[in-house]
Amino acid sequence: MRKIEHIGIAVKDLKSSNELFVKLLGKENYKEEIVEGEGVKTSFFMIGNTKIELLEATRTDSPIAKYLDKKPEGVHHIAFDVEDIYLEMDRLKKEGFQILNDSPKKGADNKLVVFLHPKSTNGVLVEICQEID
Ligand SMILES: CC[C@H](C(=O)O)C(=O)SCCNC(=O)CCNC(=O)[C@H](O)C(C)(C)COP(=O)(O)OP(=O)(O)OC[C@H]1O[C@@H](n2cnc3c(N)ncnc32)[C@H](O)[C@@H]1OP(=O)(O)O
Ligand SMILES: [Co+2]
Repeated sequence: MRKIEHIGIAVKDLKSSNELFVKLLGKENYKEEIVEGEGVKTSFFMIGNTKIELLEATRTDSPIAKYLDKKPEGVHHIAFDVEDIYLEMDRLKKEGFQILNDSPKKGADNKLVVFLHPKSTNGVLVEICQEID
């Protein structure tokens, strides 16, 4: 793991949450991006060399929609940046972590991603990311 790539925050309304985080952080977001496969619309703020990722569900079957059906808005996951996601998947599997994806999938902001089940990570949904060159 090289660094925290982003902290994912589940929000009900991206527009109002964007306005709140602009005030909080004192800066504008640098991009918004829809990830069809996840049924999310994301908004990114750069803070030093890590990011805040705001996530709004675009579909009722989105993991974010399901999360917000049961839990309040707030920190949803922590994403770590790795050099080689395949090597990291092998290492994490050997360490006994439950990887939710058989292979990496396309994430937002030009990344390959996999997720670890929170049951195997002390209750924290963990995302592993590799920058796509
Ligand atoms: C990839 C695009 C973008 C990016 O960064 O590029 C994103 O980050 S997209 C983010 C949204 N996508 C995902 O979260 C994909 C991975 N998530 C999942 O596969 C599911 O959400 C899963 C498996 C974590 C939970 O789904 P499930 O249907 O099992 O929901 P349950 O409510 O039944 O939860 C089971 C169990 O897990 C606990 N849980 C659920 N979500 C979280 C969470 N975010 N953090 C911590 N714990 C979580 C939940 O409380 C249940 O525990 P229990 O003790 O049984 O109550
Ligand atoms: Co994320």
